[in-house]
Amino acid sequence: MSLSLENVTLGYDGTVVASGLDFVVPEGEFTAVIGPNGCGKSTLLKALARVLRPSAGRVLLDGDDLRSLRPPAVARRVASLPQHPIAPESLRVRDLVARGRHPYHSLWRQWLPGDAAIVDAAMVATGITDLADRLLTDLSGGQRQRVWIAMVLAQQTNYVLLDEPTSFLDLAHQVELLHLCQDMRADGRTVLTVLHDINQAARYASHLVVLDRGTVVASGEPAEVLTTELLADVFGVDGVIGTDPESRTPMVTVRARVHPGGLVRP
Ligand SMILES: Nc1ncnc2c1ncn2[C@@H]1O[C@H](COP(=O)(O)OP(=O)(O)OP(=O)(O)O)[C@@H](O)[C@H]1O
Repeated sequence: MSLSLENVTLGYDGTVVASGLDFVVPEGEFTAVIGPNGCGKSTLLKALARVLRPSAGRVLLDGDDLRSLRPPAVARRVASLPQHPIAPESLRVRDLVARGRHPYHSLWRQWLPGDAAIVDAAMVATGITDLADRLLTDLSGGQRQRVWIAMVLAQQTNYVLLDEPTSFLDLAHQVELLHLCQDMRADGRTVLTVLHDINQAARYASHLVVLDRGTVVASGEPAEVLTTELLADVFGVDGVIGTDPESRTPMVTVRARVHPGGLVRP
């Protein structure tokens, strides 16, 4: 199994965000994509999810150009949750989670044996069983986010792409979501998420990819990737890298913002 970008140019209305980009999604890992605002993290995920068409180059899924595959064939292998998913009006929670099963249906077979159990399990895993009959529009931001994640789980794909999945979630649900990503990896799935919290990324993800101005500038295990130079060059901060006392993973403390003219206290 493989999902990759080959010499890809990505952008919007003639504005190039990334060009000549080669990238292979690290197979079997829980990868966190990190980088400053506007560096192209969401754009990268959109290309991998077949949402954004590259203006040059190819996105390859198991060797096939993503554009040559029908959307349900892609959706059986790649599930993605955008940064701002749009919920259809007057849809109930269980119905949205059940949409995760749509790629497996055809005109003749709309609901398969086993679908109900998969949908139930996804709702249990995300703690939304008691919300099943609620209207999506009546939920809080964090509750809604968990419903979308349940839909992605119900899709049962090898690749799971999540754009800032912890936004809107309180601390307990953030940790739960990050454990869920680790569990998906333990189940043999490949998870790629955009995360803004570097310490959460370093603690929970097995692999980090650092993006800067549309280019992958570092990739590897958190302890290899996170350096004081990287914090200064990519994130514009003067940081100290210590060790998380609990997980023994790298822990970043920011001392000041770095400006071209020198340090500025936060
Ligand atoms: N739909 C769009 N139309 C035009 N430009 C866009 C669109 N989406 C993103 N961009 C631009 O593309 C660049 C990369 O955006 P992208 O959303 O990929 O960044 P990001 O790294 O995910 O940022 P953030 O951390 O702020 O979410 C930015 O300059 C942004 O303004």
